[in-house]
Amino acid sequence: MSLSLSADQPEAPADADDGAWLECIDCGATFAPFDDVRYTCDECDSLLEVRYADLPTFDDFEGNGQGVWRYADALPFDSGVSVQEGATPLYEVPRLEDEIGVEALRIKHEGMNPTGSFKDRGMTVGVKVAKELGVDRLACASTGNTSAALAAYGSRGGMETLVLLPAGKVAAGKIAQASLHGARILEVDGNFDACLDIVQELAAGGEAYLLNSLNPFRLEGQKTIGLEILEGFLADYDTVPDRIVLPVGNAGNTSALYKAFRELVQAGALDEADVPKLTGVQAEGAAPMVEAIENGADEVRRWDDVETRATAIRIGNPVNAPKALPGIRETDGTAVAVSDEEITEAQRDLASEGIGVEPASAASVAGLRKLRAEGIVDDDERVACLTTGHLLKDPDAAAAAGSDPEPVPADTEGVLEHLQE
Ligand SMILES: Cc1ncc(COP(=O)(O)O)c(C=O)c1O
Ligand SMILES: N[C@@H](CCOP(=O)(O)O)C(=O)O
Repeated sequence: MSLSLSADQPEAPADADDGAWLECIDCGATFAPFDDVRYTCDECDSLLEVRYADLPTFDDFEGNGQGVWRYADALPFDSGVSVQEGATPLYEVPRLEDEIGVEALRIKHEGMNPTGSFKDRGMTVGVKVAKELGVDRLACASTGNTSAALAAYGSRGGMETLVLLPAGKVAAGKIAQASLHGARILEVDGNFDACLDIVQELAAGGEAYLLNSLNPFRLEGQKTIGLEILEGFLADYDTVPDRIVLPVGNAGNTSALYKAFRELVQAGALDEADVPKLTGVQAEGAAPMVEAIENGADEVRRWDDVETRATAIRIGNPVNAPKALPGIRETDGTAVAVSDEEITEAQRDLASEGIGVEPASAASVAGLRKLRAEGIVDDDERVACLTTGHLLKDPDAAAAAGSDPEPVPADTEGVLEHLQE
């Protein structure tokens, strides 16, 4: 099976472009990467992956600077349409580490990317591919962050952008970003999954180039999250993490991190036994991946009614499930659902360590806490939690989780009096 951790490095087909090609994860059909616009397999409509004739080891990244393009040897280009994405912090959180009770806990804060989420890593590659293909309009469906990143990277690349958002379900900061970066914003009377259905149809009709994570090139950029975490742990602990815990929506990151690890194994840079356990976390009201993992199902059932305060992961039909399910299973990971209250508690805990995240991001820490309490995560594990978006993305959720401002009179005496109350 091509998505197995122990799969052999594939042979390059004759029409590979500079050693890269697209390959169907199901039927194995191969396609030249840039000859045509293509998101899924022409033969069986399954998901595609980018494959490479030569895979890098960690040594190949040495001396390349920091950020997504440090990992150019693992990507289809040497450079992209860039706003200096990646190189995000891997924070220590001593109080949380102690309270949750693991050997080491680090927070990979993707909210520190240029537009405040991990999507920038995918867009720097995806928008470059769009230029290569000569398209002029880019589009996405979004719960907010993809639209913000697409708008920013599209405008940087001098391209028109169109975003479809579920009306009333996108956090204020994200709409503001898409708007100021010049996207045309359509508010759809439906949820994210309905928006994605429409964008896929528009893309199939040639109206725009789709830059959701269904696009295999976007996931190439997102692989670099995994590469940075591994390099960070190797530098600090001389070993890779035992587990990476991440929020799951459309399951792009789970798929991308798994691909990064498979490629390292195939290159001989990582032992199969050392691959971190990919552990996905969803909100209870939008947990189709958790359901599939718990039931041992090969396919994910689409949830039509989804609800959670963590609007970024309010997704009922994770399009990357066929890549992400093997990622969780082959790495011996798991998936867990958490309540909105558990998410808010984790958001406050991260804030008390100085790390500001949006609700969906805090799901990773909430999930780790739950799995540790259940004994599924051991106390001797070294864990990285991914926090995917910045606190300021969703100022309303932050204000609701924090404390209210206290009105005081405009004189020092009045302020002092108030402080003593
Ligand atoms: C902040 C945030 N966290 C997590 C996710 C989920 O990531 P993925 O779709 O890669 O599972 C998203 C979007 O999907 C997001 O915007
Ligand atoms: N949370 C996402 C949902 C879309 O995910 P994508 O990775 O498929 O673009 C968003 O920010 O829109």
